Amino acid sequence: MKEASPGYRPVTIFVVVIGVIALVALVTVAVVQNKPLTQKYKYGIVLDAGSSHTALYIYKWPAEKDNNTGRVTQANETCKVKGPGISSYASNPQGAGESLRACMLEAKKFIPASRQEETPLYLGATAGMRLLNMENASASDSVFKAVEEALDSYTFSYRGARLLTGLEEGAFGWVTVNYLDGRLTQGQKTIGALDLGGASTQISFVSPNFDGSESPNNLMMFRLYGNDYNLYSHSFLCYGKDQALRQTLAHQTQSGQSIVNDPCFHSKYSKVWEYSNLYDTPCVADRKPDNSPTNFTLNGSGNFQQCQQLIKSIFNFTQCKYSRCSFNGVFQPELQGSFGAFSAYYYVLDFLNLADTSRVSLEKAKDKLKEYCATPWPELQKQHPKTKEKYLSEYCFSGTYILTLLTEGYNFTADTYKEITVIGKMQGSDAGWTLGYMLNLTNMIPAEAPDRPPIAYPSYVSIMVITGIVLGIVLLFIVYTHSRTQCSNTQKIV
Ligand SMILES: Nc1ccn([C@@H]2O[C@H](COP(=O)(O)OP(=O)(O)O)[C@@H](O)[C@H]2O)c(=O)n1
Ligand SMILES: [Ca+2]
Repeated sequence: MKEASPGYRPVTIFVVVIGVIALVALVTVAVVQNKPLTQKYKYGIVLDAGSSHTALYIYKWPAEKDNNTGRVTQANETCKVKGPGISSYASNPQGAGESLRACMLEAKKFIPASRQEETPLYLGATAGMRLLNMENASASDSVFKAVEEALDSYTFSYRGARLLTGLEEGAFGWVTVNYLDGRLTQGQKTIGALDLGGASTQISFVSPNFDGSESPNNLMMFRLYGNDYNLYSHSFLCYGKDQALRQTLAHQTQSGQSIVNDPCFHSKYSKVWEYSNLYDTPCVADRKPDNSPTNFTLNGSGNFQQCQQLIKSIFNFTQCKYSRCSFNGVFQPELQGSFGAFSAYYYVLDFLNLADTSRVSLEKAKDKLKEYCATPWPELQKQHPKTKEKYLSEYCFSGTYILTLLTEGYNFTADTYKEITVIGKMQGSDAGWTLGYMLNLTNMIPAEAPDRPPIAYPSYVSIMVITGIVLGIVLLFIVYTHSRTQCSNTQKIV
């Protein structure tokens, strides 16, 4: 007797073949889609020409997704230009251009050669150049010219060097922190931005009561990802920490004395200042006393409370033509929401271990600072042998200035102080105006929310995989039931 081989009907074979092809296709598509492609990036460079120094930032974003949301990040360790800010090169403009060389070469090494020509390069100057421009416009023009020539000589796509207005500086800092924190795409509540530089300081926040009608100069309007923002922003020129220090020194040398006992410096600290040097800035130039000696000696007395009193004297609270003011007659709406504080807020508060405002309350910060300021200078030097003397000697002043500016100047209270987060980096990018500036100039934040694909990518992959598995099970089931039928048929025949 001959055993019957199990014969499949052509229809079954067809179904199985089609099924297998579909399955292979599905799995292939899912795998290929899922495979991380060797990511291609585009780059952008911004030079922050601040009053104290210049820093170069490289940003990168996936090449295909210029307009995607929140995808631009800082690519390099910030390159710090050696030497002072470009505004210090008034008598040697060429030197300003040359000073940028080392960082520009680093950028050339960092960015793939094939991307360099399309990489936009910007330089933005802030308060140091604002002051130089006020003092000597032709000198600031020469510095800009020298810097432009230098930057234009590299392979990058040079897009200009310019002076930012205080409003822009404040507003782009606000864009940066909110972009990095992912608050812009869905129209979430934004956070305010506090930026402290050497020559100016900025405060920016959205307040529901502010539409600019009371003070149009403080209004920056943005439409980002389909949401409108009326941003309040103000930049106080001469209230960065270095110029604020000069203001306190000017206040103490009005009678042309040769010795100053300064409560913002540590006891046993002493430094000789030249009058001509101290008063060589538009922030205090018109207050230079007549008949002053060449020098004065600053002797520290290390007293936080007296230092705070001294700092208060550089704020003017007497006149305000608006419904409310911060200081110097500047309009400021009621503080709203949380704030991110960066640049020198971070450097100073981090050094003093006061940066974690959720743990260190305003009262605690004052107590700690009181103790810190009262530490004699030789002791402090022993504790911090590696910290540069200039920085170390000024932390008592800077810390006191920050607390005074926030509370007396901007009207933060013990409660609202807790709402301030001190930020160095956010998602790996430095907080500052540069990222917001580049995003704006390259149109990388669309006014309208970008169209989203009907299915988000991860859901798409999951659907493909699940469908594949179900299809496979169905196929197996068909094959199984079919072979059983065949088998029982065969038995019947037998
Ligand atoms: N590690 C650092 C770096 C800068 N700084 C200070 O941070 C400030 C930066 O100001 P900036 O150069 O951006 O000046 P602006 O043009 O923003 O006013 C300066 O007062 C520097 O001395 C600091 O305290 N610690
Ligand atoms: Ca700055």
